[in-house]
Amino acid sequence: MRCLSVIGHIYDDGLCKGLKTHGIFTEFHDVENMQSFNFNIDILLLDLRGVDQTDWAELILNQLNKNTLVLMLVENKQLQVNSIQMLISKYAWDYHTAPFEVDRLTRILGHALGLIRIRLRCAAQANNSLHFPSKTIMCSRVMQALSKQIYRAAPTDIPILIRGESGTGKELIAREIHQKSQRTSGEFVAVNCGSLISGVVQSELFGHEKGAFTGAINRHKGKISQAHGGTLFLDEVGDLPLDQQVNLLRFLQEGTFDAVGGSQPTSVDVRIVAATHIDLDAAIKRGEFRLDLFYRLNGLTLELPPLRDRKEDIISLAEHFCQKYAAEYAVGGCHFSEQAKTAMLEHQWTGNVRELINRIRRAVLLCETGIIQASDLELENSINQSCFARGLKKIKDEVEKNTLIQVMEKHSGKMDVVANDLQISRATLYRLIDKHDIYAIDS
Ligand SMILES: Nc1ncnc2c1ncn2[C@@H]1O[C@H](COP(=O)(O)OP(=O)(O)OP(=O)(O)O)[C@@H](O)[C@H]1O
Repeated sequence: MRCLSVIGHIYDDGLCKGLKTHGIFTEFHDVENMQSFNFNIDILLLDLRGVDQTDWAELILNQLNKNTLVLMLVENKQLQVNSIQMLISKYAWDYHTAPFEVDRLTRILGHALGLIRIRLRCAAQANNSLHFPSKTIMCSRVMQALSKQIYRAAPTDIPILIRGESGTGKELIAREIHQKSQRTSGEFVAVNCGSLISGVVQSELFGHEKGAFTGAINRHKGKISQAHGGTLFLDEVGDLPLDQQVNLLRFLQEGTFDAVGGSQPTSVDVRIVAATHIDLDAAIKRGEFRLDLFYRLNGLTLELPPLRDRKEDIISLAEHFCQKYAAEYAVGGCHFSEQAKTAMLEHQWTGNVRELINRIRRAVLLCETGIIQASDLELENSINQSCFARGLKKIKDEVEKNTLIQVMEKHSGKMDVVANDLQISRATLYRLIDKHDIYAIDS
């Protein structure tokens, strides 16, 4: 810990030496000589023993940072003095009565220090999560091509249908389209057509007039009106009930709609982006989705491939989210072992990017060493299953390299200790370092 500031009238050698035996170094400041004192401190030990007048103490306390934890040292009899009581109640985080016991005092200071650490960590988390830039990762060739399509189509008003499995980033892409369009002064309004309750779909989308039905005590602006001048994102459009599809189609054809209970058609200017994870062609064949609506929505189709089919994105996404959560949880540097990377590349990612985010967030939080292993991601099985496909020599090499890196990190690069731990000679160790192209400094 840094130096603990002690303010008092008389330097107490016993107090300072006693705390030093517990690893707490003190810096004494005489109340008569406070000109150079830095009031921006975390913890202050204010020694009030033998004091009657408290004006000076209040002056000092008022200049402290409002987060400083103040611990007051008083004598038992001072607890009966009004001005001391007032100081304690107004400014103290805790107090300690003389005769001072170093163990007890150290415990109180330990709690104060713990509290400061928690505060700092929470402040860092809030700060980091606010400032960590969100990014759309599109490294793979297929996503690069998609990015070009978005770039071209976004500034137009062409309706876009985004298809892809759940968690592939359909909503993220819809937001990108809105951001790159001419409509950013309007709102991006997302409607999940799959979660609309059947009785209120029409009122949710088109709004209703006051008194239109029992319970309609106020006029309600529907999602379509909210998106006026902006983008309406119809998520899971394939789940829209068939009877509502016709109302949506009418709006797309005519650009006007009737609010529930309304007498005048309303016209709005919205750009439509829709998304679906179901196979719309099959739904059309089954008679569950209207072909004419499909044509209206499908000015351009963007196909988002599942993550397992664009492996080049996996490590970039993983590293991005690893940094994001390491910053958010203030856990310091974090990276993946080679084995974890292999496991991620082999995994099937049925939940796509959303699954990847969940695994990484949990691993960053729970990993104690700063190196995320396949087991931290709960992906050991992916490694085992991929073994058959990779061949014994490659697996042996990977294990050898990962073990070397881990043991070298464990012993901070002290080669004698590393060789000893691995039960190999120093010469063999250097040969393996060379073979696996590991960057090493002998310390
Ligand atoms: N390429 C990407 N770069 C960065 N983050 C991504 C990317 N793709 C998806 N994500 C993130 O993955 C999560 C899931 O994405 P999103 O909600 O857009 O998927 P979805 O396909 O709309 O899912 P669902 O069909 O279940 O609604 C979000 O947190 C999103 O920000």
